[in-house]
Amino acid sequence: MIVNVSNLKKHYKKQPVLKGIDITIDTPQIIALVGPNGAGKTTLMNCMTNLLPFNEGSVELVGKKNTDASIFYEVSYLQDNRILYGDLTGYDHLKFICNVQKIPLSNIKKVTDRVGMTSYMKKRVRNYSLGMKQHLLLAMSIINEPKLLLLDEPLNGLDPTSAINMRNILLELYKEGTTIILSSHNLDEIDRMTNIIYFMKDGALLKESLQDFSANQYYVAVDHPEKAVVTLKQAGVQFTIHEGIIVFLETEVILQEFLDLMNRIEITITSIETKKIGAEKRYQELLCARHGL
Ligand SMILES: Nc1ncnc2c1ncn2[C@@H]1O[C@H](COP(=O)(O)OP(=O)(O)OP(=O)(O)O)[C@@H](O)[C@H]1O
Repeated sequence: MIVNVSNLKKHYKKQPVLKGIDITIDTPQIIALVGPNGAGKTTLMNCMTNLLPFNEGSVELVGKKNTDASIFYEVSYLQDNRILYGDLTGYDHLKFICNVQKIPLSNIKKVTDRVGMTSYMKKRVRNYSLGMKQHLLLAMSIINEPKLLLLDEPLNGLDPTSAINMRNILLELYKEGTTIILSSHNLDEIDRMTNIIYFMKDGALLKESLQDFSANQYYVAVDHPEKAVVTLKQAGVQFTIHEGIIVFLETEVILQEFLDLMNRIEITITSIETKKIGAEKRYQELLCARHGL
């Protein structure tokens, strides 16, 4: 068992923030936690890692209670950069973790090379940019090669190259057997990393596998849409029209069949675009439309 969160409840004074969260993970996965500001994502991660006490429920990570400090040999949590010490260098932070966790100091160079921060690891953190701090936080959270990695907004402040680098590192870790739970507001980046998404709203979780939503959607422009519409209706194809463009799912009719149908009535296709229903669309359906946001 990698994660077992059962009926986790947390409230601040009278405000309920987590309303009975259940999470079970048995095999390595990448899970994205998304939701509006204030939904409870950071609170959930803080409770899971025992940085915050909770009111009800239980949490086990890597087969142990989360109150057992030895979990941190196998669990890492990338928090925001307020945990860093401005007077210390990046190297100092990494050396401290190595000393506490009995990790060989030779791992420092390996991890800073991997993250791309070797050139400034001897600088004081107070002189780091936001992205440099994020690199250091990542290095600190992967130096112990964790079995479970929680990351709270890891892409915060990263330029596009660093974001791609971070994504590649996380995908490599996942392939090596690490389970990753990350919160992010960057839905495009999430789509590139995983299709297992936990949508969070008002302290409750809605678990979705976007595999069910991974069908291609075609947007086809034709020279005579009215004529095409008649033929598609006769053929019993489900479709919609958006600003003169015919939209249909590949599960409804495969593209070649559609092209054959159009060819038969001498319709010319002027453009074809393909889109997948990704995290952003699902986010809008679940968290915007339904709640009138
Ligand atoms: N120390 C605290 N005392 C009282 N209320 C708090 C405290 N920390 C968080 N909250 C409240 O708990 C709720 C959840 O906050 P949390 O930071 O977990 O949300 P989040 O989903 O991580 O938001 P964001 O996407 O903005 O980071 C919010 O309503 C917030 O105001």
